[in-house]
Amino acid sequence: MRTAVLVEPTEFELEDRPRPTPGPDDVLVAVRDVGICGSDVHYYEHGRIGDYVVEDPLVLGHESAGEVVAIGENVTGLAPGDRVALEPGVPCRRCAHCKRGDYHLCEDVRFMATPPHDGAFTEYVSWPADFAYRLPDSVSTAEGALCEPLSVGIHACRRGNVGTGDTVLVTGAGPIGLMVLEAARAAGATDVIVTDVVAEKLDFAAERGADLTVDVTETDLEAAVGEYTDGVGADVVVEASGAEPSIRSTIDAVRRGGTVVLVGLASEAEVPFDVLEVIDNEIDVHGSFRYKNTYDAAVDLLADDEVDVEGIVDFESSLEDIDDAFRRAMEPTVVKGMISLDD
Ligand SMILES: NC(=O)c1ccc[n+]([C@@H]2O[C@H](COP(=O)([O-])OP(=O)(O)OC[C@H]3O[C@@H](n4cnc5c(N)ncnc54)[C@H](O)[C@@H]3O)[C@@H](O)[C@H]2O)c1
Ligand SMILES: C[C@@H](O)[C@H](N)C(=O)O
Repeated sequence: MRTAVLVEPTEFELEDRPRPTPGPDDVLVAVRDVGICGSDVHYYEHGRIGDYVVEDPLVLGHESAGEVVAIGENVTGLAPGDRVALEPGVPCRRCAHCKRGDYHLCEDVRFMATPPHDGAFTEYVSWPADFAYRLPDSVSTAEGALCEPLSVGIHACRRGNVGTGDTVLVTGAGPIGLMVLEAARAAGATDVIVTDVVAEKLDFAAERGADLTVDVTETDLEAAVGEYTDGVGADVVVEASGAEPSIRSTIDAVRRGGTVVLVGLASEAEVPFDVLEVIDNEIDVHGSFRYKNTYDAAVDLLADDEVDVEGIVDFESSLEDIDDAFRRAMEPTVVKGMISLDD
């Protein structure tokens, strides 16, 4: 089967690899669509993300969906011909975190495209059937693949307890920020403010329904949010840029008693944070790491047309042109590239 393998930073090779055989609890999936995530691009460019280092050739891609072509002997509920979205992180199911239900915090998780685990830029993936979610006819495999970043958005909104009538500030209008925008709306937020430093990204967020956009290179965020909320501040701030100034600004833009959810990964682990403001204003600060139990919700939201994910896709490409696709994905105004495989 054709497989795009990252052999060196900035160098893919298209290899012919043997098709996997599904285990008793697995489904074999013919991959149809795989999104290019910022983390894929980071591994492509730098060969590492923090402590995760690409030491051996690696298959990238963890936003994937396709068609079931074979099932293991224990699998019920899925059959060849079903189209599925694949949740990319499979936990150990036995550790303390898994047992208390926080399977996304499992330290032995096998997460696609995180070294040393291969991802989905390939023709076939064998995957545990309970991490494969059937797509109704109305949901495309491209949408199925984008259940992954949508899941990051849903989990962040759950962490922030976003509710009906809330004003949510989303900092960063990349794919994650835009998925937070979708998830916040679906959770009942009536006002969503989006920031960025790139005008095109803000225009796009406005087209996608942001009520207010703020270019933080030109406008003071605290003042803009204050004006919009009659001096109260946002109920929930979801930080989705990873930029240090943006992380620090969350505390100034949230209302007293509000919630800050940190999703964006700062390039430095330590970011100065005004803890006296956090205490004095009783601000809840939550980390948000990947997601748990979001795929069913993501598929339902798509089936009910409650969210739009395909609209963030700028271009589609093929496994053969993956180098070119990654170079395009690095352009600052591009939001999302997809690799599509023929059926
Ligand atoms: N916690 C998690 O589970 C999780 C999951 C996926 C991604 N992430 C992280 O979330 C962040 C966003 O992911 P993405 O794929 O959308 O990244 P991205 O780089 O495509 O988007 C980030 C956006 O932030 C904007 N930005 C830069 N500086 C800013 C500033 N000072 N204020 C406001 N916006 C600013 C950029 O212009 C860009 O549009 C990244 O840090 C990524 O690593 C975290
Ligand atoms: C969650 C996923 O989208 C992210 N890129 C990660 O590897 O953690």
